[in-house]
Amino acid sequence: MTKLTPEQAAAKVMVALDKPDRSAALQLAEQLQGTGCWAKVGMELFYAAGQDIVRELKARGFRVFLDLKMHDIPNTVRGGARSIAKLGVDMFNVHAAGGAAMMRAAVQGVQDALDAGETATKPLIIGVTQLTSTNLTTLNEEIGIPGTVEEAVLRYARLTKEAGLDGVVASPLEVGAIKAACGASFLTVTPGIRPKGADVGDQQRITTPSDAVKGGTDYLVIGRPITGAADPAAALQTILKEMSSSYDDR
Ligand SMILES: O=c1ccn([C@@H]2O[C@H](COP(=O)(O)O)[C@@H](O)[C@H]2O)c(=O)[nH]1
Repeated sequence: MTKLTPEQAAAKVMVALDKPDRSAALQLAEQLQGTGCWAKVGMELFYAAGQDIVRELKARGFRVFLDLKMHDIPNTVRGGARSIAKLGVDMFNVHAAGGAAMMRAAVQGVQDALDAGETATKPLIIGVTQLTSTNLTTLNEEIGIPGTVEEAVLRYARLTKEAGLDGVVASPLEVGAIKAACGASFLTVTPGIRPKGADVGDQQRITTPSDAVKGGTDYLVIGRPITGAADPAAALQTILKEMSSSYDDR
């Protein structure tokens, strides 16, 4: 059982900069700068602002998780991973549903960039299991995958590990089962974080920041509870305080 210092808590938080353009994202980043949290760049911001936003966030001292969730044939993912690696991000992801060959291709793409001297940074590569916006009905009746959500998540997590990736995106509710199946050092990156009383929005499999810490997650991905607050910096500090007063119960 360990208790987090505020610095350790901040290093576990990835703020989702889901903003429509560079200036809105940098305005938000300015309020978070120096806290030690990560910046997560997803589709909305990357498609609007391009590669430069990653460079600008890196220049401001943020570790960057590029959350583009690649899902394509292995050859395309290999090339995509090489391009992402050149950017110098700290973490990126692919959909585990793309299969083991596709995930291995992502690993190879990073290796291509390293071998060619295009980057000195080896990013962590993470497999997305089952989106936190989905529930049992989506899984069974829409996507057509039988069994429980946890079973599906664990199948994806094991496959991700076998393919040589560093960890998975999953709900904080599934962290204990993932660690038991894949080992303590296999990383868990968990969206679906909602402080008590916060608007749940489109998320389905959620916990509070303190329950996520208690469950042993490595990284808490948090968007709207911070970015939608009147004072995002204060919202982050409240979450960090909650995290550092909780114990990791593993
Ligand atoms: O399963 C997943 C995978 C990624 N996300 C991303 O995390 C953030 C969550 O934002 P909130 O505003 O806190 O809901 C967002 O950028 C998603 O694209 C996820 O939610 N679930």
